Amino acid sequence: MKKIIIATKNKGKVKEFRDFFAPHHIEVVSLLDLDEDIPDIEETGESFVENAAIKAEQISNRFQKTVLADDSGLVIDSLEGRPGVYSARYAGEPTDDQANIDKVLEEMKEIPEGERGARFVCVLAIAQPGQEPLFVTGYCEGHIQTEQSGENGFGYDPIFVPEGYEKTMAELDPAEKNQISHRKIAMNQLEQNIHLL
Ligand SMILES: O=c1[nH]c(=O)c2ncn([C@@H]3O[C@H](COP(=O)(O)OP(=O)(O)OP(=O)(O)O)[C@@H](O)[C@H]3O)c2[nH]1
Ligand SMILES: [Mg+2]
Repeated sequence: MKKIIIATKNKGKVKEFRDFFAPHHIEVVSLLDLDEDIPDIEETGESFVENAAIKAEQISNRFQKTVLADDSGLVIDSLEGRPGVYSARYAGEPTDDQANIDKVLEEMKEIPEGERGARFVCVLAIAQPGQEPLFVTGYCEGHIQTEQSGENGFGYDPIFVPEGYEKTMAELDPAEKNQISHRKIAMNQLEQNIHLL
């Protein structure tokens, strides 16, 4: 079976990419699946695009193979776009999804219903040896609930209610999340370039 390296150590992303690539008969190999231990990549960029490029190019250079990377996060209007590119490490390092959720809920405790708009953003970068990287972006609009609920997904899913729904991303069935998520919307645009992988 054809294989694609995805430059991520996030198990939640890996699971979603496995579901996306399965119908194309492409096997997903993440940085957690390699025999050698890959040091954490420093995400020094100021945008999702910059960080996706850093991750994809570093791993592509190292293995001289085509590599896909995902840089994603939650952008909250009333927090002037935070946590944004700092989504994974919003409450500090080592990263802790529950601490990140607690921090967002605390910062938003005075924000009334109707002003709690937010979106998930996902930038995918494909890096190929000796070529400029290619980017696609996906968005998922919604709002931040005042309390967390649901066990599925990862990250901020327990507090994010997608537009048109009355439950959080973490209360949706994984297959349902994978039809509407920022990552799926980005993947849809990648499909035209799937032959590159
Ligand atoms: O509720 C969520 N549902 C999602 O679908 C989702 N996608 C991203 N995020 C958040 O944004 C960070 C990404 O940061 P990020 O792109 O740097 O990834 P990461 O550091 O977790 O792994 P890696 O891919 O860099 O190895 C993640 O950790 C999460 O907090 C999500 N939260
Ligand atoms: Mg990261």
